[in-house]
Amino acid sequence: MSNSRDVLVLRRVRAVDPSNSLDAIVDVVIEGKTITRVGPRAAEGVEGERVTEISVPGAMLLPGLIDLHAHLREPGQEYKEDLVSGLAAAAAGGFTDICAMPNTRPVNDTRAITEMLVHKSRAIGGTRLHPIGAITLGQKGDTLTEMADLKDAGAVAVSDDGHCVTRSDVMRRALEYSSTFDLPLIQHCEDHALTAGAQMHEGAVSTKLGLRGWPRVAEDVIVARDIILAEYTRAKYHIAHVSTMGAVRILREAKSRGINVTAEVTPHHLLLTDAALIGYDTACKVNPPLREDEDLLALRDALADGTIDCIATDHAPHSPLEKDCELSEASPGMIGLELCIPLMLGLVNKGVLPLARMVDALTRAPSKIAGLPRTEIKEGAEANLTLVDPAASWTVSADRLRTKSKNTPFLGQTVTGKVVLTIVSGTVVFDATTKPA
Ligand SMILES: NC(=O)N[C@@H](CC(=O)O)C(=O)O
Ligand SMILES: [Zn+2]
Ligand SMILES: [Zn+2]
Repeated sequence: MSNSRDVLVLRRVRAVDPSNSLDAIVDVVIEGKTITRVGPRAAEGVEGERVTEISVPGAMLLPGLIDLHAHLREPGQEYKEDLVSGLAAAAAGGFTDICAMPNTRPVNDTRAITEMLVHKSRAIGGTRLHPIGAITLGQKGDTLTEMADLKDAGAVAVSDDGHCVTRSDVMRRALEYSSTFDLPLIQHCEDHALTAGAQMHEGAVSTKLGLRGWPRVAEDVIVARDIILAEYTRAKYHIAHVSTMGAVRILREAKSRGINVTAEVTPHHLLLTDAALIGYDTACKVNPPLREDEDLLALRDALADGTIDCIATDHAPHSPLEKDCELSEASPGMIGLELCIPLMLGLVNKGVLPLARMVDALTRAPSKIAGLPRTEIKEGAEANLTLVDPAASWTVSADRLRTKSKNTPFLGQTVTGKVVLTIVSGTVVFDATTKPA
């Protein structure tokens, strides 16, 4: 850990910050909490006892990553994850800021829980946690929470994630109420009446496996209705984990008409399809479900052209209790914080996703949606940075992950791209530069 008077020098890194039109090999000097110099020879002449120099050949420096959508399970399900392990996983994944969904036990629907999360996470330090409060009490979908209190206590958005606000009257009032406090409303788009008993995406694979399906239209009808309500109420509406080509089409049309709607996509929906369920692997059970090739391609196009604003992990840790069982008994969700960068760099390397879009979708775009301070690479900015070794290959294994849970289908796979350093407000909160890859 560096102390606030220390000087940290990152020598000859490829700094990529599209929000500042930056993609160049530079030195970056950090003094205390602040980036003081950025330039080709910025480190020249910087020496002294308190100077720490970091040089990782070929390293790429990004603005600190921001995740709009993570489940840290505290309070109530600490056997899956807690603030300490979740924030450690976030730091190891290169995230300087993460937003925590409120579907905890109890649900974060009050000032007291939001305050607890803020105070406890600050005491832990490292990656900063930004709580998301519930839209409705107990996420039951009926009675709105006291959003003024939630915001005052530190909530950056409201969501009933895990559940959809299905009642149109409640949704209308929720949009009106949240906009009064300038809180974005994040919807988990699922018409539950259409997904009862569903185990996976409804399609040829679900028919073959004899499993009940979650049709695309269960997402699309909510997205369409909500966009109509968002236009009417002029609220800030954000779609969580968009997964279907239909939702993408509706979103694109809404944006072209200037409606205030944004969306996120997860790495797993960009990489996997329902074919992954053929072995009944519970690690691949996730909400919304893994879809088909045409959805995956529509999601990739929409992310690349900016229709989908950001990448969010939907890090959803579960223990063997919820995953070492029949598919029908398994809880949906997969971990994501520590795999996001390698998986997304995989898409960049394949030419699917422009690097500048990947960076924007993990930094500026989510900060704008949640109203968080920007993370950026420029002189005078607070030093919130992520250093990545884009060439380092490693094999995903449970013992290399900081999260308490292991529920990911990527275990055993070799990926390329590794976070080597995460810096929050000038302090190194994750450091793999000295350890073997
Ligand atoms: N994504 C999931 O499959 N599960 C999430 C809930 C959610 O994001 O809807 C969870 O909390 O486990
Ligand atoms: Zn959800
Ligand atoms: Zn979620």
